[in-house]
Amino acid sequence: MHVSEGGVDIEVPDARDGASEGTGDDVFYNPTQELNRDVTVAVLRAFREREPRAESYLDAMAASGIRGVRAAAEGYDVTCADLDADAVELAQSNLDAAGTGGEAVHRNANALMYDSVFDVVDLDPFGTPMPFADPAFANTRDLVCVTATDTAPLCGAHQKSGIRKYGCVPQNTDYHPEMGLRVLVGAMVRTAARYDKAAVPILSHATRHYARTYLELDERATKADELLESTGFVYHCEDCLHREAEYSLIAHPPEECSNCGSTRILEAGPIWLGPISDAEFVESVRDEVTDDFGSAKRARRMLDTLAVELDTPTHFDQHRLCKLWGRSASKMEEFLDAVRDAGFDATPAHYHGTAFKTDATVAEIREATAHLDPEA
Ligand SMILES: C[S@@+](CC[C@H](N)C(=O)[O-])C[C@H]1O[C@@H](n2cnc3c(N)ncnc32)[C@H](O)[C@@H]1O
Repeated sequence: MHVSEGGVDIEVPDARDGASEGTGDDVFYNPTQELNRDVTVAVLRAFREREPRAESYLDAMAASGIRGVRAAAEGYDVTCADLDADAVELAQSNLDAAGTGGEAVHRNANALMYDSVFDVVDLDPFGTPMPFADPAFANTRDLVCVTATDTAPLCGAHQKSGIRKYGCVPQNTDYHPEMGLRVLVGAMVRTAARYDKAAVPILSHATRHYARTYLELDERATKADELLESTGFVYHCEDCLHREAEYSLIAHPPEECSNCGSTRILEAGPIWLGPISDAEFVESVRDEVTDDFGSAKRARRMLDTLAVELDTPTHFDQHRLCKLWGRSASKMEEFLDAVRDAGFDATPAHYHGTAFKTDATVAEIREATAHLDPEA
């Protein structure tokens, strides 16, 4: 079947609508990841402005080669790798048909990444990227792009699996997309630090199906030390949804919630507590989204939100709060204006329409918005 994405034409076996995991024998192609790939192309365009020496791009888990072909169309010197011989054949024929240059190789991505140095490496596996993280950070020069589709382990819904994969304790909270991203980024930062490198997240986003982060590499060990200072713990009250962050590699959980006195405190960490994106870079990526992207409208909306999203390590969900307080929900802008009018910062969060970030505590949000439903 023929697919056209971002002005690039490729052949794929069939489009399995809604597929998010590899099932069956066909070479994998997931149409629902188009936004992920569109943003990747915009990142590759913006990144070259930031780091002009970036030329080589490894599509480490290529499948049909759609990412590699799209990167090659942007002028990158592309290698597509896959363990599956049928995928390699298809990726090579897609590269050839596009006339962009580029080579598909039948290699285990881990062996290839240890053998060769690439400027940009893109990890897009089934499930967790952790089995590929070490060679990616050991050898890549400039940028590592990472998708994780194992959202249940990442956000703590499958906690034991999350602990095994990511070497930290994730917790299932009302801010699970944020938890997932911060578990993922934390694990990437720690992996890079093993090689005395700093992996700085310059753009990260999450949806129901996956988390995606772009990490710029800095070879200074002192910078890696600095980044580790932005990892730590979140303490979450299961009763009133109050949360606190502690920047430390050693946890000192409170015995009780400082807001409601409950002892039902969840402890998550060590996770990434610093910024998940660089606002200036996000804006430059947004400017690189072009109308030929199938997801142009959604990508621009998401990047606009991300560019101004606060750096707080957790987000709130207005509906969850209002349900807890026995109130009816308000329009999002009205709700956020009330929080701002009380002197706090508040921005929508890109995860979904009722998610927001603020520097106000749960008690301060409650007080600031009480007048919106005086009956409650
Ligand atoms: C989710 S698919 C990649 C999708 C593709 N990047 C896209 O955007 O459509 C994962 C691919 O990784 C390949 N794979 C799994 N383990 C691998 C390994 N160790 N080295 C290289 N490829 C691998 C699988 O054969 C599969 O084609």
